[in-house]
Amino acid sequence: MGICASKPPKQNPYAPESLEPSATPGAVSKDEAEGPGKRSPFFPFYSPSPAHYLFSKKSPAVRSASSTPRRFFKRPFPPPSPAKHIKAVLARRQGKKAAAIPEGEGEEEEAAAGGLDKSFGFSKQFTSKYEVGEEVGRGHFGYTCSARFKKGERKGQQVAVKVIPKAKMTTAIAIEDVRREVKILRALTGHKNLVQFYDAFEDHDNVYIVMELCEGGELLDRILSRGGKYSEDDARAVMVQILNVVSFFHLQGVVHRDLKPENFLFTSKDENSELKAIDFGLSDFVKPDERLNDIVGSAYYVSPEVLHRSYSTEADVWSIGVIAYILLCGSRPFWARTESGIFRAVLKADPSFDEVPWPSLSSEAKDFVKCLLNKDPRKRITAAQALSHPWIRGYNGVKVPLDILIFKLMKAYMRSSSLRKAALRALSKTLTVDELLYLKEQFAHLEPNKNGTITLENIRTALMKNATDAMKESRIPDFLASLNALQYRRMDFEEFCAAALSVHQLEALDRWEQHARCAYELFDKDGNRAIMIEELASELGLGPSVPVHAVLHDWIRHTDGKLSFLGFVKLLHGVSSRALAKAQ
Ligand SMILES: Nc1ncnc2c1ncn2[C@@H]1O[C@H](COP(=O)(O)OP(=O)(O)OP(=O)(O)O)[C@@H](O)[C@H]1O
Ligand SMILES: [Ca+2]
Ligand SMILES: [Ca+2]
Repeated sequence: MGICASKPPKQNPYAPESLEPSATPGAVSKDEAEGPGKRSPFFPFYSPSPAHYLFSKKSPAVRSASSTPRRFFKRPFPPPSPAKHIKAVLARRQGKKAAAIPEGEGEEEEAAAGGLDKSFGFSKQFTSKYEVGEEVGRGHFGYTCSARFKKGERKGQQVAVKVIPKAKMTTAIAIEDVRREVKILRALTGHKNLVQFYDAFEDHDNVYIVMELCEGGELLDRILSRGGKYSEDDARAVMVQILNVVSFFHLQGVVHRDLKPENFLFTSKDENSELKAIDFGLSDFVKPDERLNDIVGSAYYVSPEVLHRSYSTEADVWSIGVIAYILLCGSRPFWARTESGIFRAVLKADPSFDEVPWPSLSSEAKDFVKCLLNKDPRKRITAAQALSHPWIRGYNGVKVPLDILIFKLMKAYMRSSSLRKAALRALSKTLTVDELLYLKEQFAHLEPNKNGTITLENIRTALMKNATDAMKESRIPDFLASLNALQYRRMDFEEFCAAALSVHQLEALDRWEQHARCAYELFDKDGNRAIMIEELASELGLGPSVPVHAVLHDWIRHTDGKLSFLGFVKLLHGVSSRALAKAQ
């Protein structure tokens, strides 16, 4: 029996009666139904802290549980509180149709769980190596204790141990999730803003994940203890660390899927303590051109495309946007009393930037948050791009890391027709100095010799320099094969700009129309030419089933048979034949 397993269950911190929008009435999940017990002495939010008290008093949700959110139009969003996982996540883990079925109806799963293979191949020596201390935190799936090495070189050194009871793993998915949690943490460990992984163990009752002990508490606690919000400078310091580590995950082909202030810990109580990402319980590998479809995460932080069941790493950037919004104003951007209400807000509502303190914050800060919270994942900036956003750029020597996005865009570029390449080149000439900064930094990562050009080998080397085992799993090296066309030639910075610019992201800018018009004029001078509809169809790779004359009619300028402005903009997007067929 595991040492920690005998601890009495704590009162669940995720059911703060007044701050959380309760799930569907009567729907209490198993976690929430856990009995009362000892509260953690380390994490003030879980016991009534002054900040908690303050918010409870102010929270509109507290003043009248029966009021609709609409009544609080002036201040629609309550302050942050611990986030519950989406019910579907708990259901999938616990093998129930809904996470909130009444107690006693889970026996079937329990019985079935007997047939599940709960061996992980981890060492069984946990109790002989570590002496377990106090509980320091708790989530839905595990609880964390401090511990000390019993012997050896590190004797006495403190660590943290996340204990995941095997009894909670009632489905094959739950077991696989724990396997993956350890695999991903083991593969990624080493980044300075990621909790250091030491080892994993198991016994009959539990899995034990041994890692660095972070003594500074959760980011959520710190937000609350500061009265809800951060100054722009302090928020920036937090954001830089979050973006750094998340851009690293994304380059490795890992999507975290549960970014929230509870999953970032400070190493010490110090004001300037380093921040560390934790909890890969919902994380997954994602290939560069793959879309995931399972709905996972925590409701307040979930992105629209996760709800639409087609997403990739951009979903994490959305969650960072929610964290940034909370840091800067102390309220959640999307809020409702029920889970489905929150989802509706995420899909449809625009967060408010009109209320206090937004009018007094810098326009860069607002723009930064808006870029992260763009509902269209193709238009949303990446974590690496966010580090080159004017609100962050230049802060404390921030470096912009290599961005996986440029490889995806380069792949599309390499496969484009010569006409589209010419159009992209024209567009790249209209980029402003600000927009070019990011591309310059990306090019610099790929161009070690500073000779003005890059080769496929340079790209491979740059990627491998940052490679971890996770990259193999997410098949990023395989992805390089799609850039094979570069094998026999070099790419200069001008062409790189055309290849690595994102038309969708530029389209999100207010000045997009100007960009596009300007680019069309340039294209008209240099690249435009009389073109037959059939030729255009073949350039676009349209199949014989597409009625090209009907579809491409407007793409051609009738005065001289050259590409029209509309055709130019569509070409920039590299419209697929499916989209064209739909557009008829
Ligand atoms: N390395 C650590 N050092 C100190 N405390 C930690 C550490 N790792 C986890 N904790 C604490 O334990 C809590 C639970 O850990 P974790 O988030 O990994 O569990 P979980 O059950 O997967 O959570 P969730 O409900 O968010 O899925 C954390 O929120 C934190 O307070
Ligand atoms: Ca957690
Ligand atoms: Ca988790």
